[in-house]
Amino acid sequence: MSKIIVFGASGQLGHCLKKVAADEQITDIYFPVEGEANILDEPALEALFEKNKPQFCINCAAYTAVDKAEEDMHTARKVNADGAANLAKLCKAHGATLVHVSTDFVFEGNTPYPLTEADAANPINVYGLTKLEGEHAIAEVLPEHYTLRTSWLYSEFGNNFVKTMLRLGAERDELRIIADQVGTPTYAIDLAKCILDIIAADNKQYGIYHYSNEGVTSWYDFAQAIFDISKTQVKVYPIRTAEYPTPAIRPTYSVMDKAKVRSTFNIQIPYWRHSLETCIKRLSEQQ
Ligand SMILES: NC(=O)C1=CN([C@@H]2O[C@H](COP(=O)(O)OP(=O)(O)OC[C@H]3O[C@@H](n4cnc5c(N)ncnc54)[C@H](OP(=O)(O)O)[C@@H]3O)[C@@H](O)[C@H]2O)C=CC1
Ligand SMILES: Cc1cn([C@H]2C[C@H](O)[C@@H](COP(=O)(O)OP(=O)(O)O[C@H]3O[C@@H](C)C(=O)[C@@H](O)[C@H]3O)O2)c(=O)[nH]c1=O
Repeated sequence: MSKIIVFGASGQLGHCLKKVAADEQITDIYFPVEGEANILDEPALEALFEKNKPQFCINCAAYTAVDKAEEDMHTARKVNADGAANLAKLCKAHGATLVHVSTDFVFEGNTPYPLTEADAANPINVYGLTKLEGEHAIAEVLPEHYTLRTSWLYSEFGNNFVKTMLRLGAERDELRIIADQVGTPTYAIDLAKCILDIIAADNKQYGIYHYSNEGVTSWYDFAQAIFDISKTQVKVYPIRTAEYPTPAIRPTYSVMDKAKVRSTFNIQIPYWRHSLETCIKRLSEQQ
């Protein structure tokens, strides 16, 4: 038996949850291997629930390849919508609470102010659409869910923008980075802590919450900060979105308002650049 089961444990956020749980000496948490916890395999999920009788499930499993999703909507929808629905149904049947993770990409990205949970979603790419479908599928069957929308996740684990920049910065003399897409990076370790804090509080204030680090930046400024902190010598040119064509359109502005998560769970959110410094320090210690 385990109080908490983590789905998608082999991904970036899954690894961060493992690290934070170990650091905080949380032992009543189970990280099944993927074969045991395929969120599309309903009989296997049922067996896992029967065996572990979890009070909480954390869903980190997702199809996160934003550009690839444009030509593979079927698979993206299976994982992001049907998989989320499967977990919600099982949580309902077994009296468990679901902590689900969604994205800023559910928004169109055209507001002149930070987005609140009350703002209307209107995804502009397949990944965002399937993630929104996942949110809806959960809300339909399971009131007992905490859904955290986050943005621009990075960490020392898995693939992410910070690691890509550090690699490209070491390989190339110059880089061209989009400066007219604005949002907020999120250190996945901070998000993992927030998730475990919400579970510890379990104050039953269910629903959707926005969580990223504090502050606002563009991908260009984020890259500059990565090179500044890591002392990487590389010339970075700001470019417009049109100069870096990608299969998926991305929101122009996806800064989220975190007032609700801060006040409901009494959570302190670190400023994005401070967390970036921590992550880069940890990455350099690994070398
Ligand atoms: N990365 C980011 O920048 C952002 C992510 N998010 C959301 O945060 C969450 C965590 O993202 P992150 O950890 O970065 O993503 P990752 O892509 O690193 O991890 C996702 C994990 O889900 C697994 N997975 C895929 N399909 C299934 C399945 N059918 N059953 C079980 N596991 C499966 C993947 O396994 P495999 O690799 O073997 O397919 C992978 O380990 C996701 O919900 C994502 O949508 C939100 C905003 C930003
Ligand atoms: C590598 C590179 C990227 N870019 C731009 C493209 C894009 O607009 C931005 C980030 O690119 P990436 O492909 O790393 O990130 P992307 O996959 O768009 O990141 C998104 O992932 C999903 C899962 C989410 O939920 C979002 O919150 C967001 O984090 O940087 C450049 O301008 N120059 C470059 O050399």
